[in-house]
Amino acid sequence: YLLLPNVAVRQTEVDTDAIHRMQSRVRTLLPVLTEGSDYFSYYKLNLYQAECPLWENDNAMCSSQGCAVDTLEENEIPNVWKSLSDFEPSSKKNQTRCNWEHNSQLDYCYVDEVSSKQDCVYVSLAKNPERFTGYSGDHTAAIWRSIYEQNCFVVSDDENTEGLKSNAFYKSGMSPFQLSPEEDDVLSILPSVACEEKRMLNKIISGFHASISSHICENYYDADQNRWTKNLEWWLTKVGNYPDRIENIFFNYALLHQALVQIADQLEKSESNIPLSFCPDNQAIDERTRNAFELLVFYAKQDSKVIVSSNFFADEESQKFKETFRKHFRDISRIMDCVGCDKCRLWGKLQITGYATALKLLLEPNTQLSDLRPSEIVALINTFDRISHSVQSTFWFQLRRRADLSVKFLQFLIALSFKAPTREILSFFAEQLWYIFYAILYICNVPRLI
Ligand SMILES: Cc1cc2nc3c(=O)[nH]c(=O)nc-3n(C[C@H](O)[C@H](O)[C@H](O)COP(=O)(O)OP(=O)(O)OC[C@H]3O[C@@H](n4cnc5c(N)ncnc54)[C@H](O)[C@@H]3O)c2cc1C
Repeated sequence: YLLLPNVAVRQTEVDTDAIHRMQSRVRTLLPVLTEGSDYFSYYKLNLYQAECPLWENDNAMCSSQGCAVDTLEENEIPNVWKSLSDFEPSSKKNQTRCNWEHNSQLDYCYVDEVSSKQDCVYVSLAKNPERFTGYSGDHTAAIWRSIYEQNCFVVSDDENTEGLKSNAFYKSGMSPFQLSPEEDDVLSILPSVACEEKRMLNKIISGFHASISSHICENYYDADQNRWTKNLEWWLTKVGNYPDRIENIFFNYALLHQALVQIADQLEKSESNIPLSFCPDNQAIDERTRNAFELLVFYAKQDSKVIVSSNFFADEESQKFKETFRKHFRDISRIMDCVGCDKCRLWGKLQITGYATALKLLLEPNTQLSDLRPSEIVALINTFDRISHSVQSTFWFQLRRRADLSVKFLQFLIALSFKAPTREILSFFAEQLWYIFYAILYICNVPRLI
């Protein structure tokens, strides 16, 4: 499957051609925003003080150098971020703490208030890139497990199956995120409705996980060689050998792309075209950033239907389930505070906020661009940049794998032509059997026929 010539992923739900087109348009544009503009290349968040809802007194902090985050000193904070509080909705002004706050019933995550004065730190995203940090082991396993087991859904095709509640934690009362009796009812009454929506949540989380894994493998620190490199073997074990994980990366790309289309629609409709201000103090910078931002959403608009079936929460039954869906996503956003590696926590929080912002735009039809907090917009664009990198690395790793296979096959042919002793040829053949099998399939173009 991974060797499909010219076909990178099997997709049914998203328009992969549209994604390829979008990729070719935006690969050079995205860095203009995420690296070249102060608005999009910095972030303010509660990185160190937020409480983890999963366990108390957790001191399992990653001590690896790679986990450290360089935060900004007061004099390093870009002007635009100093004045960002001006854009906060007026009800949010005078807020002093930087807690995860559930500001609106429509939010799909808890958002750190950028207008707050305490607890939050400023970071340069460009100077703290997401990459391999060495954070792993029981702690990461427990976090991923709690995300999947407590917050993803078991979706069954069997309509009679009971108990589509997400997992045993809820049932046993062990979850820190208890469902209210009403939500409990919704899940018991509606075991077989909103399956598409439940699948969507699972896909987003799996795609988010696969995307993080891709970045780790693309920027992997090889301690033996003392250099940063790409790690194909690791990518295969974490992502490449699982077609569904690759699909989910593409699904997330499509979801974020669709949110950009939504923004493009709103910009088109808005008379002044300026619900956003990217640098009020400096007109030139403001204009440059806005041009790049508008070009990005304009490109997205050129392929405006990337998710083939995007009619989520359309019927009345599934509408009832929406609040539960939103709650699950919010709970996942809180789990990000349990991540024991500062840099991983930074990017985990940012990307979950990015997906939550996309969901708010797509699933809450009344959400206006002007309703979004700056941190949500910044998170959305940076998350899109991250997933764009993941798509890019999927192709790179797949190509690399094909090239490796070709080299192995060539080695085999050379061994044959040099008439190596029969025993050696046979043992070589046995070792490489798997690769040779794929090479033959490839030559015969069998995967395409399948
Ligand atoms: C929010 C967060 C952010 C992180 N950021 C970083 C980072 O920036 N840099 C860094 O080096 N490490 C980061 N980590 C750690 C990293 O994700 C891995 O946990 C770590 O590399 C150990 O990997 P692993 O191979 O043991 O499996 P893990 O990636 O920890 O996966 C655990 C299990 O989940 C399942 N699984 C894996 N991928 C998927 C998927 N896509 N869909 C469904 N199931 C899946 C598998 O059964 C797997 O065994 C982060 C962890 C978290 C929780």
